[in-house]
Amino acid sequence: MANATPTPRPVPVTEHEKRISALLAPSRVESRALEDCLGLALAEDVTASIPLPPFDNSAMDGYAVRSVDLAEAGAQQPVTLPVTADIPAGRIDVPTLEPGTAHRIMTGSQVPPGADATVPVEHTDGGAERVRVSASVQAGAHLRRAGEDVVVGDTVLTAGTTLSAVHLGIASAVGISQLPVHRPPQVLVLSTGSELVEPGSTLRPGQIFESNGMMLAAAVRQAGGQAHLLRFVPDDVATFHDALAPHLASTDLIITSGGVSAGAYEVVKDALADNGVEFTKVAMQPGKPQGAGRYSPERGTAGAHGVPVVALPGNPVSSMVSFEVFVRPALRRAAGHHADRRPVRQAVLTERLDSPSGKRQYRRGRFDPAAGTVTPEGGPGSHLLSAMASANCLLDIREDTTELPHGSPVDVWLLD
Ligand SMILES: Nc1nc2c(c(=O)[nH]1)N[C@H]1C(S)=C(S)[C@@H](COP(=O)(O)OP(=O)(O)OC[C@H]3O[C@@H](n4cnc5c(N)ncnc54)[C@H](O)[C@@H]3O)O[C@H]1N2
Ligand code: MOO
Repeated sequence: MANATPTPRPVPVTEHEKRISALLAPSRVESRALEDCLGLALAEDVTASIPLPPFDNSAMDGYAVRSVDLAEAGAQQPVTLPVTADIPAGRIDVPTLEPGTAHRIMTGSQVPPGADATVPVEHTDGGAERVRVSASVQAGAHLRRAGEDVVVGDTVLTAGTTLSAVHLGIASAVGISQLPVHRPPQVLVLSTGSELVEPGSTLRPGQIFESNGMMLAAAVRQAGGQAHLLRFVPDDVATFHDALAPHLASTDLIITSGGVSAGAYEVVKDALADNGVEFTKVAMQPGKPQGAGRYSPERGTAGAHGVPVVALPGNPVSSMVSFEVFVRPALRRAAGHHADRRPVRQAVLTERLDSPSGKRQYRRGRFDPAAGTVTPEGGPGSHLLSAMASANCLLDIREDTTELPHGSPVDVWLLD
């Protein structure tokens, strides 16, 4: 027994996280039409080259006036003014408003030189040639001044922003039709396992429907990557390499699930261990067996130039939790998003929980934002996918915690 190889200590979550983060380089920046930018990360700050509003305009449909002309107006004492111009929105040749006159004006129309207020149509008789006004108006009333929202040179969007509908709105409003964005990383998602069959087909004894591939590919898309799914790669090393070959040149990251633990048929491990991918145990539950590295089709050519690989464990909850902990943040950063982490809240536990000593445990739970509480969904078992589907958060229980009494504070990660 003197020469028995010691079992390597499981690596801490934080160390494996760094390893995976280091695998992914920032993705390429390209210019895209706004309609193709939703959900992508902006690569550079956007500054306004025009003010918003671009010109003084009316906030109401009504009449542009000089407020002094209506100083005496009231319900009992209406004032009548000749209407000398009509200014629909978009009119560019707006004439000056002469004293003692009114221009009919629409919301968003340019305020004529000389006018200092709009009287809403509701305070008038709505006349087209002469208008009877039954209320006075303050100077500046119902006007929107140029530059009230944005002045020239303002930064309207910052690099790293995940572009939402309103971001595309403000970019359009300042006249931009294309934006510099990070190209979504191209991710190949692979599932292996002879027991896996296509959902929709008939299960035979010993078979299960493939679910990890579908789930991980969707999670990649939600995180801002572009996923390509290879769902039924046979449990055979040569076939596995052949399946990867046509995708290597166009892939920024390969994610596999299953085939990484200690069994006799661990095709992922068998195919990748000599080709640049290191398999380790991580001090976490679920998600103990993990692989990471750079794949190269030539055996023994581990190194800097292979395609990044993250090999996740096959149990569905282990796969998904490992994706959340290791892959999602790295993928978000590579795709240029400043928001790379799930929002974290502290919640009060509604029941008692145990946690294995020395392991970071991620239990699934339901966070109640109104009550500030969290209730575990299902037990710790990494096959309990339905419980995870009912959850809206992960409970993050530290390595040195072995017991959390009812009422304890616990960090929760809010999921989509
Ligand atoms: N002797 C040991 N056995 C196991 C250990 C260990 O340390 N020693 N670790 C356990 C832990 S923890 C995990 S997690 C799993 C990881 O196993 P693999 O990554 O090798 O995954 P498989 O054995 O291929 O599958 C595990 C489980 O997940 C199901 N699976 C796999 N792929 C899919 C898929 N695409 N869709 C749906 N379900 C999938 C598979 O049928 C198995 O039930 O190992 C433990 N064992
Ligand atoms: O550690 Mo495995 O990932 O739980 O079931």
